[in-house]
Amino acid sequence: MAPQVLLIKDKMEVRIHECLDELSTDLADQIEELCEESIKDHGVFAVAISGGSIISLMRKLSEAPYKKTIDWSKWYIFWADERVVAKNHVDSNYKLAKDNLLSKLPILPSHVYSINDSLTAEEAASEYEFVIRQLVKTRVVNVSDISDCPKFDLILLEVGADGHVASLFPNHPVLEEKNEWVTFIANAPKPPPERITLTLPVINSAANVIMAATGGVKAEAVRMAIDDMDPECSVLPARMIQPSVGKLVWFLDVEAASKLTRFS
Ligand SMILES: O=C1O[C@H](COP(=O)(O)O)[C@@H](O)[C@H](O)[C@H]1O
Repeated sequence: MAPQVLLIKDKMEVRIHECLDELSTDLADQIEELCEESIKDHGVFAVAISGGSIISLMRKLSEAPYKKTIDWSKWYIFWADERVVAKNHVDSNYKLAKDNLLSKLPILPSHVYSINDSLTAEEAASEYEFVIRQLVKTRVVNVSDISDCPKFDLILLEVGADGHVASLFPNHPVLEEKNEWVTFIANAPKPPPERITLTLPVINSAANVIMAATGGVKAEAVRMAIDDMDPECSVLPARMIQPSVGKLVWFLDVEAASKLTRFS
């Protein structure tokens, strides 16, 4: 069944699905389309992924027809955030993506830029920013047209029930970070406490951002991010994701969309 599609302003689209399997197919179609556009435009597809259930929503990419039709050799993988744990730890976003998605895709291992797990949070954040800066210099990662930020071709985010995205948590000073591309926090309200994250200016400089949320537990965060005019909602991290030039598409199931007034 076709999704219900809401268009909010020119740069934001909300796609609501009754069935998770159809949501996953729609998400894979959208990613394939963005990948083709990026490769046609500048020869590569630089994607930052997150942890959480978005990895399982991306599962169709490892199935037919996508596994054969997508040009995986042009993909470069980054993380929007990582938890400061070993790469084989159950809380590692790298492990989640590797076990459930990347190990099933023919992406070149040298194109996978995971965050160093043998350093302190501060060191790993600064090393990751250095790596991204080198890739901006060689144009593997584009540069924003309006700032000096990197312009990832796509950043995929999963919204938490509290409205956090990546490791940008509500009311956390990390939301104020304007200069760094990558930063670290030591006191995340959701365990594990130490995390590394792309900052808001970098996420909002992406050419495309996809935000996903499924399940009734996320309905209130989704309402506050998309619908609510209450000024307090303007500081919700999920609502602060507003690409300056790029496009934002939400993928929701009916439960997560259930509190949106525009959704009947
Ligand atoms: O801690 C994190 O949470 C979010 C959302 O995850 P979920 O468990 O509520 O689905 C995730 O996107 C983020 O990358 C992660 O580190």
